[in-house]
Amino acid sequence: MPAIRIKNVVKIFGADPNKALQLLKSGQDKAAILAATGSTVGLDRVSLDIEPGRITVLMGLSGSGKSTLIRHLNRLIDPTEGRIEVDGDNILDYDAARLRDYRRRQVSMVFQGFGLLPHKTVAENVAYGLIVRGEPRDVALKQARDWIDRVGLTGYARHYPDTLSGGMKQRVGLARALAMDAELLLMDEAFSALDPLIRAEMQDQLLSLQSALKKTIVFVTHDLDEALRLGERIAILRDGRLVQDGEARQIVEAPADDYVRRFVERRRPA
Ligand SMILES: Nc1ncnc2c1ncn2[C@@H]1O[C@H](COP(=O)(O)OP(=O)(O)OP(=O)(O)O)[C@@H](O)[C@H]1O
Repeated sequence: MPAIRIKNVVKIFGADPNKALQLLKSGQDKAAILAATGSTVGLDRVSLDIEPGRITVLMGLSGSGKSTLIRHLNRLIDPTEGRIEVDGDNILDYDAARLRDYRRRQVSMVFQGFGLLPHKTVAENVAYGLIVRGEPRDVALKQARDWIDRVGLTGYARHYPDTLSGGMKQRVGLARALAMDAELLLMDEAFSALDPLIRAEMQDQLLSLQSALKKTIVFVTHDLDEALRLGERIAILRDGRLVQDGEARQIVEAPADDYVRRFVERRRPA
């Protein structure tokens, strides 16, 4: 069974999604629907199975729907139509209490902008979610220190975020997400703000942690090199549509259309 099954998900942004939905189903494209209704098609009938224990990368140009799709997986965004199943459960059926529990225990997210609390130390930031979840403070802080070591920040537990570099801040973000011990880890352009060298280090760090942790990771990037380095499976979006989904090798050797081919041709030489 896939860890996540995304079925025919449509997301329309705008005041009158029904009109836009109708036009979408009659075959109109995103630009025509925007012109006719003022609504934006964020996702157009996306179906995708995400396998457990692997890194799946969502890739595409700016505006292609990557963030919209990943945000459906923890219900920061709800679809206009479609289903999202996690371990066989339709998460769209969850009431507020079940959704809170899902977000505290089953899924965690690493953001591009780090999202650290400036007045808390590194250890307090990493422990924060555990404490909110009800773990005793001393237990949470001990777990936080273990994760701080595992992401390569030994010695920084008592530092404040503004004394850290961008790469170190993102290590804290990663430690905070991993400390929650959720099966599903969502990473939205998590390394995109970092310098190339630091970014490569973070990619290595993630791969090395993942070889032990075997979590289900969904990683959003607009960079094909990053996608190929991290992704065991790569799903490519264009204008809200899934245009190709396959292993890295398939994407490079057999791009599904010109859009994907342009990504492949623009790759930096290794
Ligand atoms: N809250 C919103 N209201 C209206 N339109 C939105 C909203 N969020 C996203 N969109 C639109 O949905 C489409 C997909 O946006 P999304 O942010 O998912 O793309 P993306 O691939 O993540 O791009 P980027 O790499 O720039 O973040 C875009 O056309 C965008 O303008």
